[in-house]
Amino acid sequence: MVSSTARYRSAMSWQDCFVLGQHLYSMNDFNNTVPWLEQSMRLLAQQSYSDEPVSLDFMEAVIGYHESLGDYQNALNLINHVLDVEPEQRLHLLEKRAHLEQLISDGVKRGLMHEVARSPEDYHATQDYLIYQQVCREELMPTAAAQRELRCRYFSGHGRSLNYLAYKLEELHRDPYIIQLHEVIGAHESVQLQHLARPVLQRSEVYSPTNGSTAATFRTSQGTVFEYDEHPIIEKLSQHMTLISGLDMGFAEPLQIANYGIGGHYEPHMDSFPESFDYSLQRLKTNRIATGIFYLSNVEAGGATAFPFLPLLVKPEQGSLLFWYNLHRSGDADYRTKHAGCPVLQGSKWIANVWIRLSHQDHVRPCQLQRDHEVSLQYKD
Ligand SMILES: O=C(O)CCC(=O)C(=O)O
Ligand SMILES: [Fe+2]
Repeated sequence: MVSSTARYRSAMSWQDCFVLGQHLYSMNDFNNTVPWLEQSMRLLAQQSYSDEPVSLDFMEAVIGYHESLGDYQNALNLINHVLDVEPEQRLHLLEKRAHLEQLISDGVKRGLMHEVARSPEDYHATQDYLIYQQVCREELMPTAAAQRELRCRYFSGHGRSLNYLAYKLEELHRDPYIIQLHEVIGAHESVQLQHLARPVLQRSEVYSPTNGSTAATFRTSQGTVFEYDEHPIIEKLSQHMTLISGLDMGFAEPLQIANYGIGGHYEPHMDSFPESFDYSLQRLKTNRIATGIFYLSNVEAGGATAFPFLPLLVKPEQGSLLFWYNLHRSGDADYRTKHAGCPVLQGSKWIANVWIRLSHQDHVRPCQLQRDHEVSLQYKD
């Protein structure tokens, strides 16, 4: 039951990889565009180049992307192929071919975007990023010994509700403690939440020490926020969180609903704020003790939540809730809980994020007098 290791059923075609790259390009996520276009070209080179007119049209469309990312050689290869097959019909490509040949012979082979993607201080070249990718691809996973101690059980919640509500609780990790509760909300409610959010979605932003909130290429999704009393279904999410975590939802941020399209992702990050964080402009003045993610959709391929250091991968399962603590009992950040939303490869991903702050939560998680954060310090950036 724990993290099924089923692989994606069919391999991606060169066109699939291209469309993914194209989508990332349209979101200005050039660092991630480049590898997908490169993979697209590798796959294309492995099969015999097609001579069907629709494929040639597609290749023509692809040429512009390689050119704008500075990959003139691949753009030229494609032009040459298209011209070989249909020299008469594609005369308009001759001028572009001459231009590309000129650029290449001038030695301008690497465009700005390639330089950016390969620069040594780039996060994408780090070991951290490599591990994240390996976890997303299921090349790295928890050991059998770590999985053996995990349990599934029914859990009646922290409340004293008269209705006996048994949650299906699955432990995904012991320390830090990460659990997934299955079938918390129904498919109908999940879809209703998507409908509530869809008309008001905006490009998601991230916290930046210099600019406050800002759009970033490492978070390509759309989102919106709701107060918990705005709608009965949203209120219900809050009640589930209370029962499951025992935490006081009076100290939760508004619910955030997010949608990731093809290629959408959120690179590894901590949900807790850094020690230097300035709370003065915030309504809630303490750190994020816990995170809950309600999965509002399944995802056909990709889009899992990855914890690179654990190394755990949680597949979106509509109606389930993923829950973990971001802080040690001392209130210090638990750096082992760094996590990410892997790229969506097929389908669309919907989640609702719950972030609960540390204030007034001692009844559930009494703080420790001794600091207990040493275990996670080695994972700090
Ligand atoms: O998309 C995911 O699976 C993770 C989202 C996340 O970590 C966040 O929004 O903070
Ligand atoms: Fe997060």
